[in-house]
Amino acid sequence: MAQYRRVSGSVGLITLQNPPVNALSASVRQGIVDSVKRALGDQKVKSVVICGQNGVFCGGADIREFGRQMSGPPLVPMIHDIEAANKPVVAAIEGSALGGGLELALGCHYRISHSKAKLGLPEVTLGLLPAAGGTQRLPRLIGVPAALNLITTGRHVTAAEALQLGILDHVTEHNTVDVAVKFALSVTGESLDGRRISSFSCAPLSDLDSLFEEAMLKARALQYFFFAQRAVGRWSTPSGARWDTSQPRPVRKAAVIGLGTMGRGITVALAQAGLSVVAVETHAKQLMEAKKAVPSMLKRGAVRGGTTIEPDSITYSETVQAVADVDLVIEAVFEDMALKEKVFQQLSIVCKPDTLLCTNTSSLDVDHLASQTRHPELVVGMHFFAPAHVMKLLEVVYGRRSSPAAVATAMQLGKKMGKVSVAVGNCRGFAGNRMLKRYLEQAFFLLEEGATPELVDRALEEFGFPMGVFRMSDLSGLDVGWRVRKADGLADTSLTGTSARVRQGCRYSPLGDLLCEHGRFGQKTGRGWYQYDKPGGRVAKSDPWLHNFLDEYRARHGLVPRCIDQQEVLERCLFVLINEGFQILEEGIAAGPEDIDAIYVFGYGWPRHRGGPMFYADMVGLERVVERLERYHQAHPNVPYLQPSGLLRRLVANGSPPIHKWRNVIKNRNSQL
Ligand SMILES: CCCCCCCC/C=C\C/C=C/C(=O)SCCNC(=O)CCNC(=O)[C@H](O)C(C)(C)COP(=O)(O)OP(=O)(O)OC[C@H]1O[C@@H](n2cnc3c(N)ncnc32)[C@H](O)[C@@H]1OP(=O)(O)O
Repeated sequence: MAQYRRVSGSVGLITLQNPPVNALSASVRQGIVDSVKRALGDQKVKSVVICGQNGVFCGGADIREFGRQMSGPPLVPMIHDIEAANKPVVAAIEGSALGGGLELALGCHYRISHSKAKLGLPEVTLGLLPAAGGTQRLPRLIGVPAALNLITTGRHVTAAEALQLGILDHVTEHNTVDVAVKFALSVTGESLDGRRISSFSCAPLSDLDSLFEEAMLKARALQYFFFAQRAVGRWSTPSGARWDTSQPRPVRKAAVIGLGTMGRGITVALAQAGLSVVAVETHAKQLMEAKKAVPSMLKRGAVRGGTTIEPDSITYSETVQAVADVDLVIEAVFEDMALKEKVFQQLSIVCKPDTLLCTNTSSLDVDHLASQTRHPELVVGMHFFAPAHVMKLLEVVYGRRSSPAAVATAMQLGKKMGKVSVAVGNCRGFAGNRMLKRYLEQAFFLLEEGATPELVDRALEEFGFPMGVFRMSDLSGLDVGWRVRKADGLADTSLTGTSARVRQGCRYSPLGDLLCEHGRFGQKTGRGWYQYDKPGGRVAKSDPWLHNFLDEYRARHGLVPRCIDQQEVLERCLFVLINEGFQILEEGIAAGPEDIDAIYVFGYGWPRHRGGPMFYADMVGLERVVERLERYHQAHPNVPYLQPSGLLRRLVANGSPPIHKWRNVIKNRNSQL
């Protein structure tokens, strides 16, 4: 229903009342129609304010009524009558104005919102179109491109963005209804001619065709990705193991070895999937911390997901002996081969002979770890992404000797944990991190050549990544990559002259290593590629020190900075990553482009509406990718990864077939070998 009362002498105040979000149920719509009629017919009322009770304007159509017989007044004429009113109607928006709620506000002559409110047309997420005038009024108010974006993505925008877009007339930090009532008094008697959105004409657009083409591309990418996500479940390996012929083993009790950040997240994910978990940590202090952290992570997860967790589903232990009776172990100790070797040797002795032994390594050799055990066929990688209980992606890494049942079991367990599990072969960095390495290297090279972290990040964020490469590196910690480069013998900053920027005959940038030597590890130290207000601070600010450091570095190495545009940033960073993806397909590390795309969308923030890196290559055109890679390779001949991969060239030679036919080209080639 809706409550009606007169306030401040001449303002009719209509309050929507339908807990919890004042959705537009039949009785609310009836209440609005009756109240508007009353306000317009009352001589004493000169203007009207519409608001919602309990700090929420309106969550849209009442979803609880969907599928039931339609009753009560329909939305479209109701909103039309509000717009046609001859007294100003002001929407006072608090909390949310979503779907039909925003459409109602668009029918009002003015919109005033609290700064914390969220607005949007999320109908698309329910398989609907905004059917109460949203598709007509919003483009007339803010233009076709911005409206199309909100309608097709369903995203919620903040009051600040809505003000900037022109959806709102005013944003306040104060009591929104009070502000709206004052405002309504101030516009009493003013002409409403320019306030009825449906009478606005749509701003003409010269590039309407390209705009719709772009929207169609997005739709194609999203549809492709819908199927890609499902295709990864139908996994296969080069040795012939397949999803439909491999029998997973039952896993009821699992263990996690090492309770650092990753181990804790994995413990939570396993417990949330309903397994009994033995959580092992040999360092007493770390074990004590984990015993506190894990239950509160579980509690937060239960509140978010409305689930209940048996508190005694996790037992903690300081010794590996505690895992003697488990069905599966996930090792998550420090990323150090010698340490992991020891753990696998111990596990092989302690565990039942048929226990599956998994490693959460992000790059180390799964075959080597398998060789430390008595049953190498029962060893696979389960590469989680941080935070492990939240991130959707799981790379299941099969080794040379992993049995089909071992792969099937890890894949099925991933699914049970709510992950998108992708089976990949064993190589340095597997699929995701191997491609990421090329992307990071190019970003470093761009800095050497004259770019700034801000320029590179802006280009990537405008492309659709939630964070550019430098902000992302600051968040994950620069010391992580530094440790790997040191272990690989790359991070040697004592080298001078030309050898400082070359390793094993290839171009190398020591910029990341130098930053770490200055103690700049990213957000956690308050300094990295950006500066933060404090260690652990989250807001990245441009850092004059860093720019100075880059200037000095370039001068020291005789590098003359040049102007680099966003297109070059995107092509250098993304095409080299894509090229590595083709190499991975060629080597059979991933079975198909869908696997790589799922890895990138779910694990690395690749924008879903661009379908993933391999789909993007198909969209851009494979010839163009080859042409640009060749051009950059000519300019930088000592960067080997800019040379187009054999598979990419072969696909172009085969007339650039669409992405769903690439597997055939790969298969034909493999059958000829
Ligand atoms: C076959 C179908 C044919 C249908 C034909 C329909 C024609 C329609 C005509 C006109 C077009 C208009 C369409 C629409 O408006 S569609 C609805 C669009 N709105 C949304 O999608 C909003 C969904 N809600 C949210 O995003 C959030 O709930 C929130 C931001 C409003 C609040 O978030 P939060 O504070 O986190 O709370 P919860 O999400 O936990 O929700 C609390 C509570 O409220 C219930 N609820 C939320 N929205 C609605 C709603 N629109 N209708 C009914 N109930 C809603 C939610 O279920 C929770 O309930 P609880 O679990 O019982 O606590």
